[in-house]
Amino acid sequence: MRIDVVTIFPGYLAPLREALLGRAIEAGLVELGVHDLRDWTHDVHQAVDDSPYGGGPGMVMRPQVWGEALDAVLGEEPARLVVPTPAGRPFTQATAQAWAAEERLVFACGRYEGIDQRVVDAYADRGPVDEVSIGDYVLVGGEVAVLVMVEAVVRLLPGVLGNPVSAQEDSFSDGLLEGPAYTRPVSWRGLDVPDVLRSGNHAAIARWRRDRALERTAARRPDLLDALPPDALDRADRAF
Ligand SMILES: N#Cc1c(N)n[nH]c1-c1ccc2c(Cl)cn(Cc3cccnc3)c2c1
Repeated sequence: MRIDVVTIFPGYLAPLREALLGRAIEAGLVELGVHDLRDWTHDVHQAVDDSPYGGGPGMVMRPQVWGEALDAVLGEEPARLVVPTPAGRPFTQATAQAWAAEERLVFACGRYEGIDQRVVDAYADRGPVDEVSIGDYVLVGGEVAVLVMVEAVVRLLPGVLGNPVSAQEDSFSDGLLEGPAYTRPVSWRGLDVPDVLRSGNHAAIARWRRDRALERTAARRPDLLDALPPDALDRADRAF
């Protein structure tokens, strides 16, 4: 997979070259290009924003600069263009799994009050464009959202995670939150590891973990339970 990111703060994306993602890049599992939007300005001030038509607070990012940058970065190769925005569709684990199958992702990281809408509209004729949000809170720009989305996608690529089973057993991958996890010591500050996890009874352990996941999901994210397909819960689950 090739990932390109266009931003006025390239340094914000430096964490993508650290740790697991950095190793994936070094291993050739992912190619990453980070591009400074201001490289496509032509004025001495390298202006990327202007006042909003219709008035209102803040500034809007100019379409011309974005058009030149995305034309250059996208080139003729097909790619999914991703535009983070507070007004976007929710980015979920399902989105990450779908995007993990893409050959190329190009992220347009905006700032200010956003990017002129005509940029999204103009590129919609050239390929898939997704306006997405990582959650119901407001950030200052798209860069942090891109860090989140790139990590969620790249960790799903074959060869990136040391233990591929992990990705299958994530929270959300089966529609439920993960239950609690424990490691040594058996007793810590008077708190003990649940006996079943040390029993060696794999069926009992699996049942206990499923029950804890159902319990946690019901308590913290009942919406996920409501969204499960009818056949997702078996008789033992329903008994829980
Ligand atoms: N993804 C996501 C996401 C999220 N979950 N919160 N905030 C954002 C996000 C993404 C992109 C931009 C761009 Cl471009 C500018 N801003 C600042 C802003 C703030 C308030 C209203 N309009 C724009 C962005 C915020």
